[in-house]
Amino acid sequence: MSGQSLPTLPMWRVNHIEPSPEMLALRANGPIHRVRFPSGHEGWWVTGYEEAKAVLSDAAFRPSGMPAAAFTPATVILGSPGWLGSHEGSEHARLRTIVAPAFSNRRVKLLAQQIEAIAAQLFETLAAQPQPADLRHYLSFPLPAMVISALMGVPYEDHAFFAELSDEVMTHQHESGPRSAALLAWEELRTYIRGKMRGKRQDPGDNLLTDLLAAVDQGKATEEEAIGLAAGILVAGHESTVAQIEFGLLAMFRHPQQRERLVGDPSLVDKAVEEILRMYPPGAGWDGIMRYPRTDVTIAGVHIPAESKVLVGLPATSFDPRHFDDPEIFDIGRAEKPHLAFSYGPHYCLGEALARLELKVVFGSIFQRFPRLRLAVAPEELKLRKEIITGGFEEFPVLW
Ligand code: HEM
Repeated sequence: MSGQSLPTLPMWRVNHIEPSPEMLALRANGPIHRVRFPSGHEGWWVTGYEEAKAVLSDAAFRPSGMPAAAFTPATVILGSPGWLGSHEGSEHARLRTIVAPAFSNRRVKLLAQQIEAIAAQLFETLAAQPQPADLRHYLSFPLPAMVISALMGVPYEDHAFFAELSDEVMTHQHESGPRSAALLAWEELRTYIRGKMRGKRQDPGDNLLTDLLAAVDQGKATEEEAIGLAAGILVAGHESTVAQIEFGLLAMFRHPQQRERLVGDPSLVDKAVEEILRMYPPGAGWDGIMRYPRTDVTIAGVHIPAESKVLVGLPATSFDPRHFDDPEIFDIGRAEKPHLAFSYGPHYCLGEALARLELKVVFGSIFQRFPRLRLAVAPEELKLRKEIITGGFEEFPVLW
């Protein structure tokens, strides 16, 4: 196959957030498409909601962190012990069970008050700045990092240090770009976690690092796996949430009536967060998560040979009219139907309850604290971070 005329990713969103017209046109043609990836490889892009769920729950597919050797250049975190995306089956279940208590309802409720306090503190710091100020610097970047400090049980003051490392690790994790800096950052992050985890022997608490140390002591995980689990949670939980706060704010700026509706009826915040996640999830145009079939499979009548690249287009599935009514309308009162922003199947997002809580705190209070909050530049002037899979912006200058 020449492949020259294949649809090619990335398909950039319009003004950084609106769905790509090419993606919408392609999606209308069917649920699974042959495409060319940025790496140059050919493969499939799954844009149908049910078809995506079918792939994500089918044990014939290896997870994102287990690509065939032909698809992986030098890797940074893939294959690192404890990285959940590189484990499957009972090994994956064993590792997830070790960290599940940190994301239980009880722990997440314990974190709720801290998240509110963190947000309130960051709002006041932002308010004290001369205008315009960079909301990324004062809110969207530090907030998820401070929440992860609380989750892990390390001092808030460490957040800037490890969030910068996490950022470095996640940069260039997709299909192109230099990786040596990311590798160094990953090692530094692991060294930091090793030290903090060992410190929990003298200073235990209701937190992730204490749980992980106990799991090592009880022989449920090796120390390397425990460190990898914590580092993985840190990098998976940081960038995605940073980007979601920024994309969510852009969505609200772009839809002032929906914003007014939320301000007028704060009880809509849960639904508003779901609608932001459905329609404006994090993403820089690569849009989706990879899966690799170990055998030939047929999904929706499409034959996919073993060891192909299959990108499950999570954001594209949000525009499947077989699942969502009027999917292209942003409606914060929409009757709730599950979306796939947090994926599905054994690898669904471990931190979804925590992420929802963070977003609820931000979107439930930011327009009360800053009623006139707005971008200080035109949306198209924002610089998308194209080198990082979750997107987000170089800067997010605002006025209030
Ligand atoms: C709005 C914010 C977030 C979004 C949109 C998001 C989305 C996702 C997605 C799409 C996956 C991929 C699953 C797959 O390969 O099928 C994932 C995995 C994961 N997420 Fe999140 N996430 C968010 C926040 C968080 C937070 C706050 C944490 C933890 C503090 C977290 C921890 C993880 C972990 C550990 C995995 C790997 C799960 C596994 O492979 O078993 N995420 N997330």
